[in-house]
Amino acid sequence: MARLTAIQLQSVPDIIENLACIETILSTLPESAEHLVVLPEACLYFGGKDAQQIEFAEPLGNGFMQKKLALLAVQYNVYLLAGTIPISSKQDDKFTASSLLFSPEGKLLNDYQKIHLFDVDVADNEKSYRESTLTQAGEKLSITTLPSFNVGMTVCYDLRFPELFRALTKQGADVICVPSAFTKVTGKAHWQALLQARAIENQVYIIAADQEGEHLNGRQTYGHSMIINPWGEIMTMKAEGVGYVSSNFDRELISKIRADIPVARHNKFSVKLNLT
Ligand SMILES: O=C(O)CNC(=O)[C@H](CS)NC(=O)CCC(=O)C(=O)O
Repeated sequence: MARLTAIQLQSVPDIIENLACIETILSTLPESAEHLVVLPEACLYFGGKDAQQIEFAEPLGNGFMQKKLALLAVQYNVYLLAGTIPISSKQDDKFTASSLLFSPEGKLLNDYQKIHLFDVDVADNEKSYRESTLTQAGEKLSITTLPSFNVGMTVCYDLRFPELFRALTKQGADVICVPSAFTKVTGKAHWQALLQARAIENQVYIIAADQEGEHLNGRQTYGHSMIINPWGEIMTMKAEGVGYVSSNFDRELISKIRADIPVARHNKFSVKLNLT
C-alpha cells in the first residue's frame, strides 16, 4: 500500500543545516514500496532575510539545492516533494516559490510555482506580509501521475482558494499537497478547518506539511502538520516540534466516498482559471 508522509520543520536561514535535518528525519521513516514525502514551504531557507533568496535562486532543473534533494529521494527511495525552494524567474529581482517533485530515481518529475501570493496584513509581530515584492506568481496547475495515485500541488496561501483544489480534482487528483509556512495567528484560526474542508469537498487526501515554531527573524509558524483522508478525518497530526506524520493511502476509500456522495456529478458549477 502506498504511504503518505508530511515532514514538519523549523527551518533556519542555512541550507546545509536544513538539509541535514531533513536527512535525519528521512532516515527514521518507515519503509514503503511507494512513499510520497512532503516537506514544508521554504524548506531549505526560512527565517532570514527574504531578499537573500534571490542570490541563491537556481534555474529550474539545475543547481546545488535540486541536486541534494534529488540525492535524498534516491537515498531514501521516496517521491520527495520539496515544499518550495527559490527558483530563478523571468524577472532578475524576483524568484518563484517552486514546489519540486523528485522521483525515487532522482528525476525531477514536476514543478509548481505558487500561484496565490501572501500580500496580507496579520495581527502578529510582522503585521504585514508582501510576498509579491520578491516572488513572481505561477500560472499553471501541476498534477503528476504516480503509480498508485495522482498528486496535485498547492502551496500555503493557496489553501484559501478552493477553486484551485477543485481544478486539480477535476484533472484527476487523488492526493493534494499543501506545503506551508502558515502564520501562527492565522493558523490557529483557520488552518485545520480549511484543510478539512478541501479534503471533504474534493474527496481527496490532503498532505499538509507546515513550518513550526519561532524562527530566527521572529516569525512564528503554526505547525500542526497533518494528513487528512477523503472523508475529512485527521489520520495523524503533529502539533509542535520537528518530525513527521505518516499514513496509508487507501484507493478504495476514495472510490467509496465518491460513489456514495457523487458531488463531482451533482455539481452545477464549473471552474475557470483566471490567471492574469
Ligand atoms: O516567505 C518565505 O520565506 C516563505 N513563505 C511564506 O512564509 C508564505 C509567504 S509570506 N506564507 C504564507 O503564504 C502564509 C499563509 C498564511 O499564513 C495564511 O493564509 O493565513
